[in-house]
Amino acid sequence: MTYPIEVAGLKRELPICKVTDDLYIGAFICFGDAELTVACARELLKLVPADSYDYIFTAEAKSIPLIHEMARQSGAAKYFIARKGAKAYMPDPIHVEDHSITTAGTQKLFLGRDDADLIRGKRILIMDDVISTGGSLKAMEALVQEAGGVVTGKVAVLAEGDAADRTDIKFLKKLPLFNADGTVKD
Ligand SMILES: O=P(O)(O)OC[C@H]1O[C@H](OP(=O)(O)OP(=O)(O)O)[C@H](O)[C@@H]1O
Ligand SMILES: Nc1ncnc2[nH]cnc12
Repeated sequence: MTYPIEVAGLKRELPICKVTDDLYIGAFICFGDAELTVACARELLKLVPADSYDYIFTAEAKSIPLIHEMARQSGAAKYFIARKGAKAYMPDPIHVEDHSITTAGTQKLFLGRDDADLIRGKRILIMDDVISTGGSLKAMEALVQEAGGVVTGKVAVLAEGDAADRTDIKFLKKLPLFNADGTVKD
């Protein structure tokens, strides 16, 4: 089963994947799709004025090519990626807890102290490929706040389910949630 969408001028068929017995998602995977990544980055950059933020920020993994392409197109030399595990090369990392529709249990988001120091006092645009429960977004906001940055915008390619009703985010397209038989959830 797939669900057709058109986003950033491109058509894709999203595979409908099980999350729980009665909750399915249309999996939007920009990762590995160069054409879609370039087009979505271009349209995401149009959602907020370039002078409203100093840096773009996201969490690994699927949004990494997207943030890189946004930086490349906008001429930004630096961007930030929160990691889902601490690495030996991350000095004195700060972390927050993260709950996402796609992952059972709790994840953590980490940021090295070196990145946190650069974020302090800066205006941050948070970007994600999909916002669904908002758990990942909330964790990213908490991490930026902990680093001393100020979130001045939140953008996503897709707002899934109830996220489409949020007024604090900007996005390119709504995406429904699905029942087990592939029909759209009310
Ligand atoms: O609003 P939420 O319910 O938090 O869902 C949205 C998050 O879920 C996906 O990430 P995923 O957990 O699949 O991680 P990945 O990018 O590392 O694959 C997506 O990229 C968002 O970050
Ligand atoms: N539909 C979706 N596709 C990919 N990642 C997601 N994270 C939350 N919803 C998602």
